[in-house]
Amino acid sequence: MTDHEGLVSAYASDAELDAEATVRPKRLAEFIAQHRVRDQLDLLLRGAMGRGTPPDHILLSGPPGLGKTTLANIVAAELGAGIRVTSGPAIERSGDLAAILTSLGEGDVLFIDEIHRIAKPAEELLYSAMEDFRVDVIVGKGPGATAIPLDVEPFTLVGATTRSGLLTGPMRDRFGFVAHLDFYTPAELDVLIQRSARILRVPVTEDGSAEIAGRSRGTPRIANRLLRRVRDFAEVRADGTVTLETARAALHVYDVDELGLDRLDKAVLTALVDSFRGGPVGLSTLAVAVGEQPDTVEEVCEPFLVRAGLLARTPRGRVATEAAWRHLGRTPPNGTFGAAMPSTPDLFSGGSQEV
Ligand SMILES: Nc1ncnc2c1ncn2[C@@H]1O[C@H](COP(=O)(O)OP(=O)(O)OP(=O)(O)O)[C@@H](O)[C@H]1O
Repeated sequence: MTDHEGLVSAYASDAELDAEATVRPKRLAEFIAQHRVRDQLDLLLRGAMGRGTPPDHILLSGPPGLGKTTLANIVAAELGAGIRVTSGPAIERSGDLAAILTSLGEGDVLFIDEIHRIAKPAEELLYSAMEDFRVDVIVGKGPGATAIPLDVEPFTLVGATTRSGLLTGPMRDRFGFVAHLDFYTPAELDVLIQRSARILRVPVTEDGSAEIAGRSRGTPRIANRLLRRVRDFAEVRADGTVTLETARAALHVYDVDELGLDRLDKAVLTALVDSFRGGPVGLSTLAVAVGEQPDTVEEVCEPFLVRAGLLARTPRGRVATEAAWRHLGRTPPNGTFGAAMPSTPDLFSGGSQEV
């Protein structure tokens, strides 16, 4: 996975996680939107609490920054349980995982982020822990190796993944509850921004909040980040209130346009349109043209550009759609790919795409 430091990246740096903690909802009732997932989780948790048993294991999938970590913490809070947090890449050896599992208290939640990246031997150990609350720890090597069975307290695994397609079948089958998080609509992000602004004590007007929401690429993490940047601008260059004008002026300074595209997104589209007449062009050629690594272009820029109806991936290469030409203020040539697409892309009608 590629990390990207940009203002509209859906990934967070470690430093940013601290800023996020302030506005992170603690209970299900505070979690905005995703009504279906919220309702289903509510039933699952209440049912289990009523029976006095831990709920089924929970798999949360969806692109980064939509609230998977937040929901994992909410599950523990609603259950009144402890939570242990780790991630697939952090569990290199099955012994690491055995140590975590055997230290869990009864009813605890174990949150494994990026669970699709867990090493194979650890994954197999997890199967028996999930199913029978038991792990076999192998001691020694070769013919003299022995398996020591260890009990694990009943627990609930919450797994999060941005790539549910990479999960193995046996792994997926062991989750009793699977939820997919979708991108948020601008109206939902508007509510979220107003909530964050209240917590951060930032005065924000309705149109100021709506302006930020429309540029946040359907992602709460980006919405909260843009709010923090616009707050800086409003405090330094205006009277501290986030208004339509301060939001527009601040996001102009930070190079985030009205669709939420940043400098790199626009460089990719501009190169496609101006240097390659709209394509098709291969990924590596396009990446060289904008001075970036191919995987940054592919994993950071393209998912949103595709979802926004501005770029298409075809077997012959990347192609700018008619909407892309228009967004850049250019007249599209006849026969442009996607000529039938709306000239104002509808970002939120197609559900989410995994990145
Ligand atoms: N539904 C929501 N209501 C309010 N705030 C939200 C919601 N979803 C996410 N957020 C906020 O957005 C930020 C990012 O959320 P979170 O860390 O849970 O995302 P994630 O899906 O786990 O991302 P990653 O895959 O990168 O770990 C947090 O500050 C969180 O508080």
